[in-house]
Amino acid sequence: MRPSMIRSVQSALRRASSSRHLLSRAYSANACPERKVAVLGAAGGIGQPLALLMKLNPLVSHLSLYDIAGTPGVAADVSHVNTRSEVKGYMGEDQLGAALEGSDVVVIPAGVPRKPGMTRDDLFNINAGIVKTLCTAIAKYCPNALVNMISNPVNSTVPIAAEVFKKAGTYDEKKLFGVTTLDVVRAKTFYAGKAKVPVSEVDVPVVGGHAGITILPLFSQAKPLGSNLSEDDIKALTKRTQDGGTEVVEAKAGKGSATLSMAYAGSIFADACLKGLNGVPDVVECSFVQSTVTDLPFFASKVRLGKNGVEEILGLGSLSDFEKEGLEKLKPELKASIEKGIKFAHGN
Ligand SMILES: NC(=O)C1=CN([C@@H]2O[C@H](COP(=O)(O)OP(=O)(O)OC[C@H]3O[C@@H](n4cnc5c(N)ncnc54)[C@H](O)[C@@H]3O)[C@@H](O)[C@H]2O)C=CC1
Ligand SMILES: O=C([O-])CC(=O)C(=O)O
Repeated sequence: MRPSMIRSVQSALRRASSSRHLLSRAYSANACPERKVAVLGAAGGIGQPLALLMKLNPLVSHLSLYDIAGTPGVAADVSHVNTRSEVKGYMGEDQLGAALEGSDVVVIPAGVPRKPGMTRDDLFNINAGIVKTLCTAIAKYCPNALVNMISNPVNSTVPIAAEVFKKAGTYDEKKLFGVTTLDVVRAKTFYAGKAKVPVSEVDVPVVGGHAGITILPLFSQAKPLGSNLSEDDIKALTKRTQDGGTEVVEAKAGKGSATLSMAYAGSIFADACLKGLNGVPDVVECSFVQSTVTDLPFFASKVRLGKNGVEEILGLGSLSDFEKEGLEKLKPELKASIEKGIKFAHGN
């Protein structure tokens, strides 16, 4: 290697090590408030990689891992990672209260996943009961926590959670979120590939709900502009985003649904919630929340996160004719899924 090349490699290494130092100082335990994050369903396909990603998050001081089975092993494993948070595992319903107590954010990936040929709604019968039990405990042990609902069908489990909290007298619509971040992650990835733009720079809002046609990516608002996309390109990107979950379910051929990409998406959303709680300005993510953006009581759109959860629900912006049509088409299905959740919560 020539001396000039050696010098430039040495200076690059010096820069990297000093920025690592700055990063660790910026995120040192002293600089960040204590924050407890609980993951319910932590031993599952999503739960395990999500537990790892939350362990890597310097905003977390206490990581609580709950499941009905398998959490001691997951907690022991993750706890050896040399990052800020203290990890504790909890197993079985008699430990649920301790798992939840003092939580700032509760992430729920508990419940059964799809197999090929199933819709998310086919999971309702099992997952509705699981979500109801967990939310009843949240109302009792950490009523002020921000709840990130991952369990499907999200279009129904979020309304179930809202009704459980209302019944317990703890409902705060600013603190309940259906996690739709994976739809955004997919829309960004697929758009970047087609428009030939750097994926790290892409922004695409995804609105509506989290199942099939209720997932409505707004590619007319995608940034940055890249290669000119035809109407057919946009239709194909929309369909692929709507069917992204099914694409994974089929590829896994009976071994579950998206877990790794979902853990990534769940960690992005939980991180946004923590930043909002910590007062970081202008934290915006799409989420399925109680909303007046349309005539439906719950709807996913861009949401600004703050110290109390939802700070502002942003409107839809201007839509293309194709997106306007998609919006009208999704409403009856989304309405029925919301009503199904509310009815379940009242009847059980
Ligand atoms: N919102 C989204 O974008 C996505 C949602 N999902 C949903 O997430 C859920 C979990 O998926 P996977 O992790 O793949 O399933 P999995 O079966 O691998 O893991 C689920 C975990 O939940 C646990 N569990 C069951 N009942 C419980 C209870 N009462 N309390 C606590 N834990 C309980 C199980 O023991 C298991 O460890 C599914 O409903 C799936 O459809 C999956 C991907 C994306
Ligand atoms: O498709 C599923 O069943 C899991 C899910 O919600 C997704 O991957 O978007």
